[in-house]
Parts: sequence; structure tokens; C-alpha cells
Amino acid sequence: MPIKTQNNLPAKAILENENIFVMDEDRAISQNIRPLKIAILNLMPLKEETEVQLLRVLSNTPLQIDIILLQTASYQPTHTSQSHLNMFYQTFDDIKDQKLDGMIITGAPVEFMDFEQVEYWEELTNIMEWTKTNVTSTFHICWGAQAGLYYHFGVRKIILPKKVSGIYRHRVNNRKVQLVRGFDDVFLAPHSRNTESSPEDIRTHEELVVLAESDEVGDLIVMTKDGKQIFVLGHLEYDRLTLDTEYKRDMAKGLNPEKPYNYYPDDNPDNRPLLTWRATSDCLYSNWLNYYVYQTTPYDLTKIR
Ligand SMILES: CC(=O)SCCNC(=O)CCNC(=O)[C@H](O)C(C)(C)COP(=O)(O)OP(=O)(O)OC[C@H]1O[C@@H](n2cnc3c(N)ncnc32)[C@H](O)[C@@H]1OP(=O)(O)O
Ligand SMILES: N[C@@H](CCO)C(=O)O
Repeated sequence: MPIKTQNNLPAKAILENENIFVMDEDRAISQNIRPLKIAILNLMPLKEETEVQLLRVLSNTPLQIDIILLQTASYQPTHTSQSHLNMFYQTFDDIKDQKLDGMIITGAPVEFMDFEQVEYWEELTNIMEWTKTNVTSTFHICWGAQAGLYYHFGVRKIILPKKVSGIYRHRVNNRKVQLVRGFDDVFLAPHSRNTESSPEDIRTHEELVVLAESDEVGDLIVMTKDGKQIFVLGHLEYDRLTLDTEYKRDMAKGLNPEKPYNYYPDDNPDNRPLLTWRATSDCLYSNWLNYYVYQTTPYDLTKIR
């Protein structure tokens, strides 16, 4: 660490309570290194929750990170207060003349729409196109990953017969690749989605490599061979209770959801879920920041190609 954000960002206080923001500004300045510039295009409706989750995983490295929070301009979010957005968020227009070391494009609950129906699709595709020349490595999550695979590689999105929700077992296909260095042969990771990116389309594209997959729910980690684009089709950033909240929300709506798989002790929703994916999540984000961002990015950002 440390992560540099505006001091009054609520996520900062939450993570300080977890002892995450451990280095003070004076020490950070005395280190005399260039902080990494990482933008988070936050497409999730519960933006503050996502901020906490992503800042937590990004903070598990010795690197200094400057965070830029981005919202869409062509779609105005409705579940995050305007004052929070005004205070902490910028739009693509504000930063498009900069170069960045890394960018994260989050998930979004728009799976059932065709990509082109999503109100900010044109803006998102402009951003994705821009990342190819202005960002060292871009990390896409869940719907953001499906959208990136579709935009960059034409990988189709397929609606599943029923929602995938739970903690699934995955295997690593090639542990020598740096993104999964330090992973165990098998590991657990959350998924929460009603769609998947076509496994056939992914496998027929020679630029794409599948690094981790599950017999039950398919692909989890896909990347381009050059590491410039990472696609994570699950939610390793999720908190202990995120799937629980989604399940109980859908119960309350009368949607009769299935219990998240392999999640509650004794499969009983009254029991506190065990956190079984945090070490993997920390390892994945640290590997990304280290090998695909820090070791790859030029000291002079204008030299990104
Ligand atoms: C597949 C994945 O990537 S998983 C990630 C998504 N998961 C989550 O977001 C989990 C948390 N979300 C939730 O629990 C719910 O979405 C809630 C409770 C926040 C809101 O649910 P509802 O009120 O039923 O949905 P609502 O119709 O208001 O739209 C929800 C979100 O869908 C998105 N959305 C809806 N319509 C559109 C549209 N036409 N274009 C673009 N985005 C849209 C927006 O992100 C919207 O939230 P926002 O306006 O705050 O950005
Ligand atoms: N994670 C999402 C899936 C829907 O896009 C939810 O259950 O809210």
C-alpha cells in the first residue's frame, strides 16, 4: 500500500477499520516512487460497496496506487447519491487525455439486455477502444468481462437455463502464467450470473487463453496472451455476505431463487457464510498489479503503446 484517494471517501474509513490503509502520506512521499494510476469504471449500482471491495484487493501490495473513480456520462446512475458521485467520480471525458497504468471495468446488472441495448454501450465501447492505446492493462469483471470479450473478440453472451450463484471449485490450467502464480491447483471462487460468455467462441480465438475454469460453471479467468486484457467472469472481489444479500433480496422479491451453492455452512441460510476465496482474490489482484501493470508499464506514461 497505500492507496491514494480523496481523504473523505467513505470506503477509506471502512478499510482503515480493517487496518488496510496502513501507510501515512509522509511515508508514502518519502518512498520516491511513481504511484500507479489505476481507474475504476464503476458500473455497479451499489457503487460504495464495490469501492470497498476493489480498494481492499488493490491494497494488498507494497505499491502506491492513485485511484480514479469513473462513472458513465451517457447513463446517470440512480442508486448512488448524486453528492457522492459529484464528490468522488469523474467521467471518461475528464481523463481521456491521460494515459493510465491500469483500469478496472466492473460488472453490471444488465445481463439480460443485448449489449447494444445498454444505455451506455456506445460510451463503453469508446472507452474499451481507448484502453488499447492508453492503458497498460485492463481488468474486466463479470458483465464487464462479457462485454469486453464481445467488443474486442466477438465472443457471444449466452443466457443460462438457471442462475449460477455460489462458491465453485476451479482448476488452474497453467500455473506458470504469472497471473495465476501462487494459486493452488484447485481453488474456490464466487459466481453470480444468469449468462456466460460462449466457451467455444473463447477457445476458437487464438489470442485468448483460459487460465482457470470449473467443471460446474465454466470459465473464470481468461486473458489475452500479451496480458493487456484480463477477463474474470466471476466475482473474486465479493465480500463474505454479498451472495447472501443477493439471495435474500431475490427471496424478498418473490423470485424463489436457489440457495447459493456451497456457501452456507450446512446449507442453512441462517448460518454465517465462510470466506473461502479471499486468499485467491488477493493473489490474483496482486499478480495483476505486479506483473501486468507495474513490471510492464513505462515509467513515463506517455510512452504507453
Ligand atoms: C453479471 C454481473 O456483472 S453481476 C454484477 C451485478 N450485481 C449487482 O449489481 C448486485 C447488486 N445489485 C442489486 O442488488 C440490484 O441491482 C439493486 C438492488 C441495486 C437495484 O435493483 P432494481 O431496483 O431491481 O434495478 P434497477 O432497474 O433500478 O436497475 C439496477 C441497475 O441496472 C442498471 N441498468 C438498468 N437499466 C439500464 C439501462 N437501460 N442501461 C444501463 N444500465 C441499466 C443500472 O446499473 C441500474 O443501477 P444504477 O441506475 O444505480 O446504475
Ligand atoms: N450478481 C447479480 C447477477 C445479476 O446480474 C445479482 O444477483 O445481483
